[in-house]
Amino acid sequence: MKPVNVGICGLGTVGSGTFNVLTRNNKDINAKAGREIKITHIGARRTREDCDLTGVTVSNDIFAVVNDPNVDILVELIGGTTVAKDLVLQAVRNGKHVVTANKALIAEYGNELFAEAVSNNVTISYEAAVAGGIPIIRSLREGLAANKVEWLAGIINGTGNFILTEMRDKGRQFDDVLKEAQALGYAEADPTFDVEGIDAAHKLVILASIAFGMPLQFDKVFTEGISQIRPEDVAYADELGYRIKHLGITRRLPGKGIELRVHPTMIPQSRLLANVNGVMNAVVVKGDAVGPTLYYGAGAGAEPTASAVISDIVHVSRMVNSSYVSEDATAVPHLGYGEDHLHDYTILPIEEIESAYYLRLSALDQPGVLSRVTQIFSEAGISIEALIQKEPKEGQEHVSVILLTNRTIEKQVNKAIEQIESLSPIQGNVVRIRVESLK
Ligand SMILES: NC(=O)c1ccc[n+]([C@@H]2O[C@H](COP(=O)([O-])OP(=O)(O)OC[C@H]3O[C@@H](n4cnc5c(N)ncnc54)[C@H](O)[C@@H]3O)[C@@H](O)[C@H]2O)c1
Ligand SMILES: N[C@@H](CCO)C(=O)O
Ligand code: NA
Repeated sequence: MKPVNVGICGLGTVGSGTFNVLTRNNKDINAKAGREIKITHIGARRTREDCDLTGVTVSNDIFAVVNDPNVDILVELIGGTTVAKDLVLQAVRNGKHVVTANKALIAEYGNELFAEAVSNNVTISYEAAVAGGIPIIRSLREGLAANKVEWLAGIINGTGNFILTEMRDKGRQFDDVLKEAQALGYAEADPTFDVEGIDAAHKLVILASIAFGMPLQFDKVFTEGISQIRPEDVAYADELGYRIKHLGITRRLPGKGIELRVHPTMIPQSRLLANVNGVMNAVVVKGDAVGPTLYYGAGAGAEPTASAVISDIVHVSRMVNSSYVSEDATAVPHLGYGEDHLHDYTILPIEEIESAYYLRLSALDQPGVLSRVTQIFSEAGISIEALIQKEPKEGQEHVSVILLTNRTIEKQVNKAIEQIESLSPIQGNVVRIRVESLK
């Protein structure tokens, strides 16, 4: 049987990892794919000492790979959304299947790219785009096909989780840990994508589209990063039995719409997600039939990501080879639902989401302030679960007051916060962190 010829564009962290794992485990991988998988052509600006490219054609121009008639599967690992988009479109139009790790490309241009792939009877596979090595796309799309997904929540950025973990456990500085994440190959080319939540938003929108069967709508994701998290809130969360994690959350509120949000979140320490540390990622998916399920593994790094890239290469190799799928490369729809069955749900603006809240305010240590604050909440119909007033720090006349509210609509909390901030004994802005029980 003819081998499947693979062309790889981009020989950075993921490209080199993919080359090395495919080479190292080639015999087993071929046995699983049912045919020989050969890397025949690589597009790269420079070669690498850690990759033995003997016998492989290497081109400086990545378009030489996409226009190589002998390449069956084009693996896009250059990143970005400009050249990468042109490359993928060209591949699809040339009748090549595509494997990519590029979540920005899928989140922002997936609708267009998938449509083009379907009309060319090729497939675009993107398991590595979400949660690195965790097979979450395949689990959601195939393993959970029986379910109506109610919600999912996950730690889906390895760099961010690595930074939060190192800061909390070792008291390290933000910038210092970020530099280490970059050196380890975890961070995006522009690391603000990691720390400001954009990368997590790219991944969340992909997961949500598969979970609920809707077109990709990246511009509708509410996004807050980790750069504003303060050490005192990390410590207070601990005291209260919670941990702050940067989560992507999507939930269907029947009759209302879909929540789509990325932000620091306080979750009970007893939850498994609260104990996912370092570069590890984890996603909890709650299906109506199966109940809650949890997927855990390395969210970034050369070989964990290569694991997902190669699983896609094997998937495509089997599919094009299989007589019983009659060579229909689009048999598994890109977003799990048939292209004609995607639904335009309303994506709820952040003011309409439901959550509990941790609020920290700085108040003058004088009688009557707390009762004015609690009155504002009771008038807004928000019940308070816990209220703690900290001892004033030496030489300071303001004290920290911590409140935990019950679940409520965000706009109600916004109103209460606005009124609290306008009280004269309150100094500065109220710090707000959303709280989820993940039940
Ligand atoms: N690093 C990870 O852990 C990880 C995990 C999952 C997904 N991803 C995604 O994988 C993709 C690649 O990430 P990476 O970490 O390997 O990045 P990287 O910067 O290490 O590698 C990208 C490589 O592509 C090359 N490149 C870029 N444009 C090129 C062009 N026009 N011609 C030739 N070469 C070009 C660069 O020189 C570089 O060697 C990105 O989309 C990223 O979001 C990365
Ligand atoms: N920069 C990303 C790579 C994996 O997608 C992360 O840290 O999660
Ligand atoms: Na994955």
